[in-house]
Formats: sequence, C-alpha cells, structure tokens
Amino acid sequence: LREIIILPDKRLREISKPVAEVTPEIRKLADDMFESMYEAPGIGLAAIQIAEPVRLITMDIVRKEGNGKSDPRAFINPEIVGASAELNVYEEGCLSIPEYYAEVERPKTVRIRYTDLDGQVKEEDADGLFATCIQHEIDHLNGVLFVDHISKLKKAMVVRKFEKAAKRGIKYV
Ligand SMILES: O=C(O)C[C@@H](Cc1ccccc1)[C@H](O)SCc1ccccc1
Ligand SMILES: [Zn+2]
Repeated sequence: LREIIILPDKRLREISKPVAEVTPEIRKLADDMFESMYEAPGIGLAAIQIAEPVRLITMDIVRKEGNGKSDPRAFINPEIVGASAELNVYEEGCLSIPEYYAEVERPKTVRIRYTDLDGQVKEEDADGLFATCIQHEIDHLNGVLFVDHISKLKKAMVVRKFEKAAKRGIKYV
C-alpha cells in the first residue's frame, strides 16, 4: 500500500513524464495504484498522488456503488483530443485534498486517446462521471488540482488551511 501525498506537498505540482514503454514495472505501478485507490477509497488515482511522476491513471467508476461489480481501467499517456462545448458541474473531491469538496465546471463529454496496459493505442468517448473523473486525473498529470478551477478566494482559504495543518504536523490519516 502506497501513501497518498496531500496538499501542500509540492510534488503535486510536478508535470508527470510520458511513459515510454509498458514495462513490468509500469504494470506493477498500476497494481500498486489500484490497491491504494480501492483502499482510500476512490474511483480514480493519478500516479503522482503516490509520488510517481509518470503519466499513468487508474480508475474504477462502478466499484463505488459497492455492489460487487468492478471495472478497473488503466490509462497510459492519456490525452483529451476533443471536448463538448456543453459543460457539466460536479461536486468534486480529491484524495490529495481530503474532506474538501467544491463544484467544478468541466466539458460534459470528452474524447480521449491513451495507451492501455497491453500497449494498444485506443480512442474513446467519455461522458458522465467517467468524463469528470478522467479530466480530474489528467489535470493531476499536469500538476493541476481541482481547487485551481474554483474562485481565487475559496482556493486561497483551502490552501491556507492545508498549509497551517502541515505546519502543525497534522497528517490526514
Ligand atoms: O483524487 C483523486 O484523483 C480521486 C478523486 C477522483 C474524482 C474526483 C472528482 C470527481 C470524480 C472523481 C476522488 O476522490 S475519488 C472519490 C470519489 C468517489 C466518487 C465520486 C467522486 C469522488
Ligand atoms: Zn484528485
């Protein structure tokens, strides 16, 4: 199980590097990410959140319902190649910014291109929670956090709260 890094950890602002080749190490990292994601629990995770600055995302949207179903997905070097003009608002959270939620507006549907764990390049349309989550995760790969999409004032309050907690040595368990 890998520790999820928390704001204000500067590493969350790194730009993750492309994965050159799907190696056994990348597959092992994906396994570690699924384990950490399920344990959190979360429906998405970007490698930088466990301090690995590589362009790899894991997701499992259905598992959240806890009805025994599971649809683990891994996305290597994901890119958004198209986005709807129509926007969607979703109350987002982040495993790296615990217990803070805010409404974020994003394109309702996006077309993504990525490489899967078998090394196959795929293109796919995403809508609903899948669209919201994949955009949230791709943001992580670019050092962007969901609080960067909310008002300056609210973002300043959140960042200050986490910086004070960090100074007091409070680690969110
Ligand atoms: O920090 C992360 O990247 C995990 C995020 C992914 C996410 C954020 C906003 C909207 C959808 C996904 C979440 O903390 S995973 C927890 C969760 C579960 C169900 C719905 C929303 C968030
Ligand atoms: Zn997040």
